[in-house]
Amino acid sequence: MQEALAGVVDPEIRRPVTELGMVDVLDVPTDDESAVRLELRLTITGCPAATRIERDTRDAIESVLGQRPYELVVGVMTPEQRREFQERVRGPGGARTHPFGRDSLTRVIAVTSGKGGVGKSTVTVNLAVALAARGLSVGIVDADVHGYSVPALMGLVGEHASSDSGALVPTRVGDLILPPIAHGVKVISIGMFLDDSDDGVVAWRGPMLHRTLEQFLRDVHFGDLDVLLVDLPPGTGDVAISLGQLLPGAEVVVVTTPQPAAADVAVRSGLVARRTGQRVVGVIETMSPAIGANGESFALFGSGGGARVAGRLSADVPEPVPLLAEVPLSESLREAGDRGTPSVLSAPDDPASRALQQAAERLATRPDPLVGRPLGIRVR
Ligand SMILES: Nc1ncnc2c1ncn2[C@@H]1O[C@H](COP(=O)(O)OP(=O)(O)OP(=O)(O)O)[C@@H](O)[C@H]1O
Repeated sequence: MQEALAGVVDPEIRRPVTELGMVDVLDVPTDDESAVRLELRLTITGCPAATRIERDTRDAIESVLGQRPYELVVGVMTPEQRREFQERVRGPGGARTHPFGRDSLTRVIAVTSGKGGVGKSTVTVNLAVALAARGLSVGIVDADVHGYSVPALMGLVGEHASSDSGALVPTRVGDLILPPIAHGVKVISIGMFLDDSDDGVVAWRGPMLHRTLEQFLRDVHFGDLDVLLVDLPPGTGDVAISLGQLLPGAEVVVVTTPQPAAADVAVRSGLVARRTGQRVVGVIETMSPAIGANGESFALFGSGGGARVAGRLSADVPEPVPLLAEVPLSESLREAGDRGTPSVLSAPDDPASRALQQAAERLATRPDPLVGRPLGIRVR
């Protein structure tokens, strides 16, 4: 029975329920007529994960017992059991610092832009699902306080949503936050934490943003990630400094449109990131010229901004900053975002999707970022 139950995996934590102390066999009577009694302890009831865990547990039990009767008592953990659960998830002592410091094996890639509305979040989610589709374990922190669009772009809104922003609310066990998973990517967003008292136009000041980012990194259980993408608010202010302090090993991807006004601010955001100790690893131009059905070119925002940003960020550094991709204007990309199904998955042959795939591929296969860094030891 234990073996069958060990096959039941908590979909949010991705570990067997047996390891998480969620299930017990209470009584196996010796006569075959009497019911076997088991107990399933959930962190909370009523969430989609709870329904799935109960169904999978019943399937596992029935696969062993066949027609023999059983009774599964489904309940909620006591405070003491929740504490033990937290300990099991976090590891002994329950780490209280975030796991993405300099020695971490997770690549942290911050996505930044100078101006708002240039397509930074669209780039972030498509990179994330493209990297996840390559078999990597990927998470997103949406730290874009005013433009938290990641939940919608990943389809984490609607049916089960209960935050005021319409975004799905993550499961919490004490101060442990379990990020919802969409398209194989673990996602946490400021938009998931807004309630009645926040009308979505909170005046986020530097220290508040710093604390929120710190809390996300510390309390959200991402598990072992290969890549963590951080969707930053546009601009070159406090958040770049916070990021430098909290994630000193972060790599930075700068997103710009071809327009000179956007490109100039994008250069500044790259320079600020560099000044705070991060490494700019590439530029992605989006809303680039597109080719119409009759071969005509639409260059709504001009052309060449991405190459200009990459060129200027390459001056005075030993390693040139590459232009990773030019993502053309695409109605399909925009519609996929509106539907919550990132374009690299839902329309992989669209030229914009292909460009984003190319950017993900170049990021994933660039020279080993771990060379020269101390290896942290991680217990799996
Ligand atoms: N290449 C593109 N072609 C067509 N539409 C695009 C493209 N890139 C982004 N968009 C659209 O532009 C709008 C803004 O994109 P997005 O939200 O990704 O920008 P952002 O820079 O993250 O904005 P914010 O500053 O608000 O966070 C969205 O409606 C998105 O679908």
